[in-house]
Amino acid sequence: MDNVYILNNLRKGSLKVTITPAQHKTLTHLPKRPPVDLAFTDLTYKVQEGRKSNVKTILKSVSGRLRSGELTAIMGPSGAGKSTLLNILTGYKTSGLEGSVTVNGMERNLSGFRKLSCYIMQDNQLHGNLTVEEAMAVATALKLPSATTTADREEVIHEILETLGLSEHHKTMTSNLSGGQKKRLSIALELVNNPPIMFFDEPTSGLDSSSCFQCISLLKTLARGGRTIICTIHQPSARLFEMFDHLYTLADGQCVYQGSTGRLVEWLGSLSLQCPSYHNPASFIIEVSCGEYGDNTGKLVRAIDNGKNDIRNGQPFPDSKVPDYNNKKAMEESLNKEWNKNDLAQVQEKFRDGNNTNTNGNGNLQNGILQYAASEIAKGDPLVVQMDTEKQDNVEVALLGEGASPRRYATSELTQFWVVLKRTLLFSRRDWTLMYLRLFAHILVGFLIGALYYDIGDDGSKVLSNLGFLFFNMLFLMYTSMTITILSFPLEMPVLIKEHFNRWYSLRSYYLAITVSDIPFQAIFCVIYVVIVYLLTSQPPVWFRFAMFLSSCLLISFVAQSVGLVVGAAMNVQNGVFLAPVMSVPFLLFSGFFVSFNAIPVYLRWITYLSYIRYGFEGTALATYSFERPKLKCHQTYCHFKNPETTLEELDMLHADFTLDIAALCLIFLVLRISAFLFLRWKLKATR
Ligand SMILES: Nc1ncnc2c1ncn2[C@@H]1O[C@H](COP(=O)(O)OP(=O)(O)OP(=O)(O)O)[C@@H](O)[C@H]1O
Repeated sequence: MDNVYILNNLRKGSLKVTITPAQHKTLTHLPKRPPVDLAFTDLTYKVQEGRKSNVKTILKSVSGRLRSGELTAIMGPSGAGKSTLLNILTGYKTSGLEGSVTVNGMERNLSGFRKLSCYIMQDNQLHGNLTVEEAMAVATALKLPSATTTADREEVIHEILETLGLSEHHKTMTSNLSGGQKKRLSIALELVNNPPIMFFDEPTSGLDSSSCFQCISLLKTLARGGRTIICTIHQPSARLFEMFDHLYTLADGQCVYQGSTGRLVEWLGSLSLQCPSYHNPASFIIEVSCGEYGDNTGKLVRAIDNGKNDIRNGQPFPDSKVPDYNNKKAMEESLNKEWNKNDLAQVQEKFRDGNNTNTNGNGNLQNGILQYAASEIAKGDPLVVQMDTEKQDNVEVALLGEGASPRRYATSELTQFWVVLKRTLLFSRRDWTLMYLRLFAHILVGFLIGALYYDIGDDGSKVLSNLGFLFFNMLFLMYTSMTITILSFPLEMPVLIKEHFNRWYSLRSYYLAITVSDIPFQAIFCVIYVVIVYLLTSQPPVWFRFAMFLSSCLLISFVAQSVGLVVGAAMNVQNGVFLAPVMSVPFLLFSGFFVSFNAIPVYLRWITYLSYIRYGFEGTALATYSFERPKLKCHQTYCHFKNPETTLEELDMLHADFTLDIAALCLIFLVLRISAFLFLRWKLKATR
């Protein structure tokens, strides 16, 4: 089929074809993307430290250019500003910035740019409770347009997993993958929509030397497919260093080298900085940047014009000036010059995907990748398909210009909601703590309370104990639903930050999905608990009273869960587990159980209106003693609370309105859910 297509187009003259080796595998099902060159000019980044007047300049007017089809390393001593530069280039950091960032010579439109790029952060940020295949299915469901057929999605998953050497592990839980496999899965997930620019923050951190080599080989292969691959890296070995096409080195927020990795030693030599024989050039440039050979930073920054010069293969040093990116004509001339003169193969590869692997017939795909990368690095061929220039331009305009699709995400918010909901339900089912421990706790505590307060509900002499039981219900339901959310939700944050930044879904659909996902489980646990305690403690066996009792308990657990969401969204686990219970104390004190409403000083009574525990407690008390309940049994000579009205009078609840309690709980629930969303939105912005 592909051959027919290629031959037809060859006859039409729009395609240029060469024969490709039969064993090469190509990611045929990925959407075609344009090549993207990224440039930045006079980039300065400042942060305010401590007092407002104390401004720290982290990047000092640096410039540079990162080309498609190249694997670029951003290197430099610790604290030089590598991560900061990467965060700016990805669009992760946007404030405190001066200078310009251009994409193919046009000022970067951040919204459009983020559709073309992905940022793979250092710590992988994967959900451990999914298999590789499931994680890929979620990525394709969210990142490919809804119109994509199931067969096409499966083909994309199959191709990517095979190319990245993960197909053998498709049923493995993500948490059980090795470090290198996790890294490859992170790449696989983002590769689904074939972004032409991929950023990696220290992709080799935590990997052994063999995995490092595999990882960089993979990045090299991705770059050979026409993508712009940019990664920060700490001092790579000489073997790894050679695999990078382009090096961008920072020292103290300034550029000390930009250009081909192969010409680094020669360039430093021309500046009287001789790299000792058998010395790793990557280590040497870091040592020079750190000042181990004297203070050369100023000299290097001037020589490279703080990133405006670019040391390219086959070009004399002084002529390798980077053009003015704000000048479109100069930019076009430069592109034509370089494309014609330098690396035609790279340009011709821009519109094909070159993720070819040699499967060796044994399915040894990792070796296939390595062999392919090695042969590609050595040969720089083969050419497969070259689109005509007019088409290239159209694609670029469509993707990068103002006329780009206004849709931020590949799928509708409803689809995002549905996919995230299904994923969260799957996690919940597999999470032992979240599910089984919680279920066990509700059943165990239910029976314990049932045994402790056994058969007291209809006993006029044990009304005070029964009120204690009602209050304990509130306490138990509040803490169980609140703490589980405080403990689990912040752990989701890093994945949320990554996936939301990489445009998998909107915060709104994510939030709605996680909000809805836990409600059924919480409801089931609450019902199980209430049924056990209600029956064992012999509360009135009347359906409407049970329904009122249950609805108060359900609402309390939903409200407490919302408190957990607010706390979980606003702070980390350590602060949350301390602060949430402490903050709940006033609500417990003003619940009406310890002090009746009339006994509370007037200036403190407003707290009772905020206390959701009070509404829940009042709801269960009314369900138990109100609505003309007949007198209780009395097995003693005198039972003060034999008449339920006396109990309500004692609690100042004689004129309380059950509907009002339910309405107040619903209102508090809504306010808390909205607040949690706002906190989450703020947190996502604040982390940048
Ligand atoms: N928000 C901030 N406030 C104050 N200083 C900051 C802030 N962000 C970064 N810095 C400082 O800017 C400098 C560069 O930080 P950056 O994380 O970019 O360095 P790096 O080169 O990635 O270092 P490493 O290799 O150790 O990760 C460091 O000195 C860091 O302390």
